[in-house]
Amino acid sequence: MSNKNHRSLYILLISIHGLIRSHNLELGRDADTGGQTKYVVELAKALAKQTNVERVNLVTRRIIDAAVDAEYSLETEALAANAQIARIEAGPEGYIPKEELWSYLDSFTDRLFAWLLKQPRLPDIIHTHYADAGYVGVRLSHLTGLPLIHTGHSLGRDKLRRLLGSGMLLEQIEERYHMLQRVSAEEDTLSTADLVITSTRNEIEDQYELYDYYTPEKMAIIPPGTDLEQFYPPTENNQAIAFQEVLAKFLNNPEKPIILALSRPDQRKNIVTLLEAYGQSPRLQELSNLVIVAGNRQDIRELNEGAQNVLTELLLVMDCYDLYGRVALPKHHSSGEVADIYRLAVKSKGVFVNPALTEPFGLTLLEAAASGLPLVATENGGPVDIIGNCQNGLLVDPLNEKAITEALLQILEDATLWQQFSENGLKNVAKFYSWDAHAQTYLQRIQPLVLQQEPLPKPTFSPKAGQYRKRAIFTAIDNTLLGDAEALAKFIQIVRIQHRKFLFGIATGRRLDSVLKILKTYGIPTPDVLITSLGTEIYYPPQYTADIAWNYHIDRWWTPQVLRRIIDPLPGIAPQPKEQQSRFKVSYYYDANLAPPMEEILTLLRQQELSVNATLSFGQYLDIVPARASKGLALRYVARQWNIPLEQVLVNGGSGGDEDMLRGNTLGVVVDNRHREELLNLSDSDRVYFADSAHAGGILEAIAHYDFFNL
Ligand SMILES: O=c1ccn([C@@H]2O[C@H](COP(=O)(O)OP(=O)(O)O[C@H]3O[C@H](CO)[C@@H](O)[C@H](O)[C@H]3O)[C@@H](O)[C@H]2O)c(=O)[nH]1
Ligand SMILES: O=P(O)(O)OC[C@H]1O[C@](O)(CO)[C@@H](O)[C@@H]1O
Repeated sequence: MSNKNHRSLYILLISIHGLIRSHNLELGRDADTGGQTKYVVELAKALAKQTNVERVNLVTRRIIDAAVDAEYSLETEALAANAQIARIEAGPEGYIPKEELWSYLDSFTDRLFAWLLKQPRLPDIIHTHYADAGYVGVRLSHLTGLPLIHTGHSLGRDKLRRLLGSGMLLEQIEERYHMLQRVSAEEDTLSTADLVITSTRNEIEDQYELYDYYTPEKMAIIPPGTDLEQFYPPTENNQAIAFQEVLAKFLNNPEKPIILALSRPDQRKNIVTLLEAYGQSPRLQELSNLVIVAGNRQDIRELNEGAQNVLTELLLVMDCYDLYGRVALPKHHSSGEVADIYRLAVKSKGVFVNPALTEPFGLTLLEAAASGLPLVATENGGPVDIIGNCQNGLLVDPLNEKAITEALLQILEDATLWQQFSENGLKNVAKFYSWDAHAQTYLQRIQPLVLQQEPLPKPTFSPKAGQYRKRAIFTAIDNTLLGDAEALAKFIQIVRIQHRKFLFGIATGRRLDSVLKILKTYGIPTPDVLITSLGTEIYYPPQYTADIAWNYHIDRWWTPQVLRRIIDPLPGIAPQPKEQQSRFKVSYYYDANLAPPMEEILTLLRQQELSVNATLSFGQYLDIVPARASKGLALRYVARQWNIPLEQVLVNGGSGGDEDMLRGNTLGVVVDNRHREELLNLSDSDRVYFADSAHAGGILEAIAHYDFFNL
C-alpha cells in the first residue's frame, strides 16, 4: 500500500437520480434533471484536473428506456482521461422518478459495492449527492470504512416547510414526495458523514439547522462555480440571437425588456406567484414581457404529475389575466440555447427572477450574473449569499406578489441601478464562483479525512482449501430456526447431507454463550460462521475464533455510557439482564404501551449527536449497536471473505433486527410467523419471499422456491 500521505486520490461521487451524461445535459427536461446533475458533472471534471487526483468516478443509475437517449444505458462513459461515469442497475430498467427509487437503493448499494471490488483499488473517499445517494453512501461507508462526505443540494425538511407554507397539505406532499423516507435518509446521512459540503452559509444556518442531527462544525461552505465560457454578456455587435424568433411567436412587442424565469417545472420553484404578480400589475405589463422557461415539453398531459400541475396552473393563470402577447412559455430549448436566452434578456435590459419558495443554492443566479443580468430572487436560501457576494440584485418574500412587483419595477425603471447590478454581477461571479477554486478548497478539506481513514482490511481469514462454497444460508434463531421441531429436524438433515454445498451461517441477536447452549440443546450442527449480538461479533468454529478486525471496524463513535444516560430514563423501557448485554450491544425491554415510539427514540439519539443502529424486535426488544454493525453488514463482510455473491446467499428472518439483512441482493425469506409491522416496508422489495410456513419451515420452503441448490 503506497504511503497515503502522497498517494494521489481516487474520488467516488454518487448521484443516483436524473439523466446524467458527459455532455449536452438535458437540464430541465424533468424534475430530476437540473442543477444537481450539472453540479456533479462539473465537479467531477474540475476534480479530475487537479494534479493530486488519480481518478474520479461519478456513479449514477443505469437507465434502459426507449423514452430517453441510449447513452444513459452505457455502463461507463468517459468524462476525462481519468474520470468516468459508471452506471449501476437498480430496480426496473426504465427511467423512474427519484421518489420511486427508495426500495431499490439496497440493491444499488450491493451492486455498486460489487463493482468497486472489481476496480484496481477502493476509492479514498465517497461523496454522495442528495438523500438517495446518501442512503447508499451510508451503507457503503459502513461496509468499507471509507470516509463519507455529503452534499444535500436540496433538503426534504426545508422543502416540506415551504410547501406547507404555500398551502399544500401534508398528505398531498407525502403522497407525491415520500418526504418521511427522504428525511430519514437525510438524518442517517448527516449522522454518518465525516463532512457536509454546502454551497452557502444560509444552507447551514437555515436549512441543515432543521435536522435532528445538526453539527455545523462538520460542515464546509465551498460555493460551486459556473462555466464562464458558456455564460457571458451579449457581444456589442447587434448580431441577432436565434431564440428571439421563438419568443417573437408569443409576444406582441418583443423588443420590450424581458423578465426571465428559468427553472425546472417543480412546485417548489413557485413560478405561478411570479405570474400572478405580473398579471396583477398593468405597469409591469406595459413595461416588459414575461418569459418563463420551465423545462422541455411536447404534450403537458404526458408529463409527470408534478410538472403537469405546474404548467397547467401557469396556463390557467395566464388565461385568467388574459396575458396573451405579453407572456412567453416556450415549449423547447436546447442546453446550448440557455446561455442565449440569458443574453437576450440582458440585451433587452431585463431582469432574471427566481421566485422559489426555497432555493437551496441557485445555479441559475450564477448563470444570470455571468451574463450581466440583474436579479430578483427569493430570500429563502442560497440567493441570500449569492446576492450578498455579487451585489447584483434584490431579495424578496416569494409569497408576496406586491414585493416581487416592486423589486422588478425598481430595477426596470432605473437604468443606473440596472447598469450597476449588471456590472457587479459580472465582476463578482468570477471572483466568488469558480470550479477550479472549488476543487482546490475541496481537496484541502478532504485530505485529513483520507489520511485518518481506516479502511476495513481485506478479509484476513481465507477459507481452507476445499472449503470454498458458492452459496450460503444464514438464519436467525428465535422464532425462525426454532419453533417447529419437525421442520427443524428436516433442516438439520439438509445441513448434514448438503453441507459441502453451502456455507451454513447463523445471524442472531443472542450472545455467543447463549447460542452455543441452543446449538447443543437442539442438536444443531456446528455452523461455519456465527454472527452474534446483532451483528457486532463474528466467530469462526470450531475454536470460535473472534474476528477482531470486525470489532475494530465497528468500534467507531461508540459511547454506550452516553447512550444509557439518554435511554435509561425513558418510560416503558428497562435494561435487559446483563447476560443479554455485550461490549457492542445495549439491550432493553420495550413496552409499546408506555415507551415513546421508535421514531422519537431515533430523533432523541440524533439530537444527542449519536450515530448508532437502533432496532426493535418482536415489538419488545430494543437493541442498540454501533452504526457500522448490523446482521446485514456483518453478513456482507462474511460473504466477501468467502467470496460468495450475495445473489447466492439465502437469508431467513422474521423480526426488525433481521430487516437489513433481508434487504438488497440477498435471497430473502420471511417466515410466516413474522412480526408484521417490523417488516412491513420489505413487501415492495422484489427479492424477499414471504413464506406460508412458519419457523424452519420457511427456510425449507425458500430452498425450494429459489431452487437454492441449483443456483
Ligand atoms: O428548463 C430548464 C431548467 C433548468 N435548466 C438548468 O438547470 C439548472 C438548474 O439549477 P438550479 O437553478 O440550481 O436549480 P435545481 O435544479 O433545483 O438544483 C438543485 O441543485 C442545485 C445544485 O446544488 C442547487 O443550486 C439548487 O438550489 C437545487 O434546488 C441550471 O443550470 C439551469 O440553467 C435548464 O437548462 N433548463
Ligand atoms: O426539489 P427537490 O425534490 O428537493 O429536488 C431537487 C431536484 O433538483 C435537482 O437539482 C435536479 O438535478 C436535484 O437536486 C433534485 O432532483
